[in-house]
Amino acid sequence: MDTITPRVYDSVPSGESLAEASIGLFTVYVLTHIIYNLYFHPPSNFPGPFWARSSLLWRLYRSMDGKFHKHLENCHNRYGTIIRVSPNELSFCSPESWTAIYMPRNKGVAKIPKNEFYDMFGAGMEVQSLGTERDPVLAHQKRALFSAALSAKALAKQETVIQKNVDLFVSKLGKLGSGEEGINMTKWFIYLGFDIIGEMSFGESFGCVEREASHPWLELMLGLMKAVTIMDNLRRYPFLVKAAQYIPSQWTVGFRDKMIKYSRDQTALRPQKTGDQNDFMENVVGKVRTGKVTQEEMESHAWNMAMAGGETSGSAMTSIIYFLLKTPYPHQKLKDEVRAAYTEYPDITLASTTKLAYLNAVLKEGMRIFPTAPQGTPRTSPGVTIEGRYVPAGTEIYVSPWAVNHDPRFWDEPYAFRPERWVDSHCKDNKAASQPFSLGPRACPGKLFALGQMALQLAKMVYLYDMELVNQDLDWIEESRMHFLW
Ligand code: HEM
Repeated sequence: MDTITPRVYDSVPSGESLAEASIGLFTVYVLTHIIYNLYFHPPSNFPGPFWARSSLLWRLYRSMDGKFHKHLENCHNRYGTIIRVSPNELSFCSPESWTAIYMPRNKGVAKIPKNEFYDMFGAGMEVQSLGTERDPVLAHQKRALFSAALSAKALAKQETVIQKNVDLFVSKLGKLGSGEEGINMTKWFIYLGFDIIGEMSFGESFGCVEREASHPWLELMLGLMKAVTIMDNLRRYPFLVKAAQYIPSQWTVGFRDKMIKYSRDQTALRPQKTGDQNDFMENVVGKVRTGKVTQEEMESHAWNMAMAGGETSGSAMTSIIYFLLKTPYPHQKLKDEVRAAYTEYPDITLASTTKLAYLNAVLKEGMRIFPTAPQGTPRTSPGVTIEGRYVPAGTEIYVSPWAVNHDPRFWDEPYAFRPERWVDSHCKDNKAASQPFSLGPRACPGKLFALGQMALQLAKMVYLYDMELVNQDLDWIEESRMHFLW
């Protein structure tokens, strides 16, 4: 009978060989991944830098220094209208792509939906707000809740709130800004933007202009934008999402959760306020009282409105004032227009500013040269043809506003601040390239409100004051940093 001799291995794998095997396996994984991304990934036939086409490295590296918009512009200049920013992500740069990505709709409902990016904002809420709702049908219904509050008719009623806040702001500027050292307009426009939006969304101003000081909510909001840039990178790889759990929460969702708590506390009291509030929430509050909309949904909308409308209006005005003060001819021309139009400061109303052609051209040019929302707002391709190229289903797509607003194919001297472009009928610029409020069913519903208050601020400041830049050497474009917003 044969005997079975057990085979005993005289050695187990050493730590060294295990490490070698792991490195080998990892190398094979990385190489396979790179080859897949370069040659087999659905959007692999679009151009871009090698590390953008092959991995997430280009995106991770380029999005963190606050100059992502410039890096994308450089890439578009080099590779053309469509570039691959990461394996599954395409940036577009043309007026046609604005229409192709953001306009398609069926009975008012968007055909190309928002992508997972918006979940980062909406994750702290049980019901999604108008801005974070990705389901196109639900988003359409949620927009309807605000159509009356954000209409031209409502704006006329909201004028009292805007005028009161702008007047206080303008008088503070006169008091605090007349010295040699001037006044920090970035800070003050943000104060004003948030005071107005706070009153319209939470039923109560943040009181920053009055107190001449910031409010914790503003600081949280500004901090959140940096966290968004980090999360926007991490969400693209499941293992990085796992790793994100180890990032201290105060850098990521901590900001958001504190903001949400404040919003909940503020909004909780809103249904008890009766009488004509004339704010954005009037209709929604009525529906909460009758049980048609939940308290949670109302809080979600109020938070979203405040976030979407405060920083944007403030930062738009800061850059507009900078370019105006940096460029003497448009500044003088604007002064002439405004001072000729009014005999007294109280004559300056929302309705009258809409007739100031040059002033409105200044606003448009300011938002072209320095788009308030400089980073592309992402959508998921359902499988569509854009710019004559088929974009496979599942690909992340967007227009890069900075790149398209500075593309010499569409603008003569794109880096020149020239409001004349918008009033000169002979100007050959392709103005459809600049869409500061986006387009289509998910375009900014606060556009009228934003433009109205900005026109009023600008007219009142220019009417009353002769302004100048304290630091003439300030290079706004060079020194600004962008993390989703500025
Ligand atoms: C200069 C000021 C503003 C600019 C440049 C601006 C720009 C934009 C842009 C580009 C979008 C589209 C975002 C996307 O597709 O993800 C947007 C959406 C939105 N904006 Fe504004 N905005 C401004 C002011 C306001 C104001 C004052 C409000 C509030 C009244 C507001 C409320 C919203 C909301 C709720 C959305 C989401 C709409 C949706 O998803 O259907 N915005 N805004």
